[in-house]
Amino acid sequence: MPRPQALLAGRLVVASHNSGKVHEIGALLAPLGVEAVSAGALGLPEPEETETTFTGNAALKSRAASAASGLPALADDSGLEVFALGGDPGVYSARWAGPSKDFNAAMERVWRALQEKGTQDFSARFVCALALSRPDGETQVFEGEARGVIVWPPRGDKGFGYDPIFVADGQTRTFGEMTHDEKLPLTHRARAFEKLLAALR
Ligand SMILES: O=P(O)(O)OP(=O)(O)OP(=O)(O)OC[C@H]1O[C@@H](n2cnc3c(O)ncnc32)[C@H](O)[C@@H]1O
Ligand SMILES: [Mg+2]
Repeated sequence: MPRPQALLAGRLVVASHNSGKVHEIGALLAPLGVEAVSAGALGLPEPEETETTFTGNAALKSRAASAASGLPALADDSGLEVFALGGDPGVYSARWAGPSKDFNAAMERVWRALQEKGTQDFSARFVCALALSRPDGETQVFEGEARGVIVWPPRGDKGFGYDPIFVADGQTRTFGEMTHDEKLPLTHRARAFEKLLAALR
């Protein structure tokens, strides 16, 4: 059996169709000398996310991409959990934006739901599950989180998704106001990636 770190030595599929994620994962992989190619660039289909957990959906996406390409694949399933909303939108974070991927509407829906609760608890976290699969289906999954609060109105036009309404603990600016280099080390994604690297070492 090849040693696990061999999976990160050559060509690797980044099994995501979200350009914001592909950019961030590409930056995490760059220092390793990995040749990362996105699922979109390979023309791979976007599998239906039928699981109810981040880890389940990440594994489903990495397995599908690895099987279809014959290459190791790294998938990311992530989302925003708002505590006062019982963890919503959670694994449905992408679906709250609808087929047109309207994140202004999704952010408004989060804020409206908080107003309807009448709560002052704006605590939230981003969660990221990273799954690494080999073409034979063997898969490892690692999870990271970034804790913070929801703010309104949205601020900043950088990043993607829910970034303009999320301020990470210890920060004053939203992820949407930060550059890629400022945001990345604070993310759920970078923390999941640290665990993956530690496990492969
Ligand atoms: O499944 P893939 O193809 O990777 O792309 P996706 O956008 O559908 O990704 P998910 O199914 O994992 O849905 C996660 C959603 O959560 C949001 N999200 C995840 N990480 C985020 C981050 O770092 N900043 C802002 N929003 C984020 C973002 O809007 C995503 O669309
Ligand atoms: Mg998705």
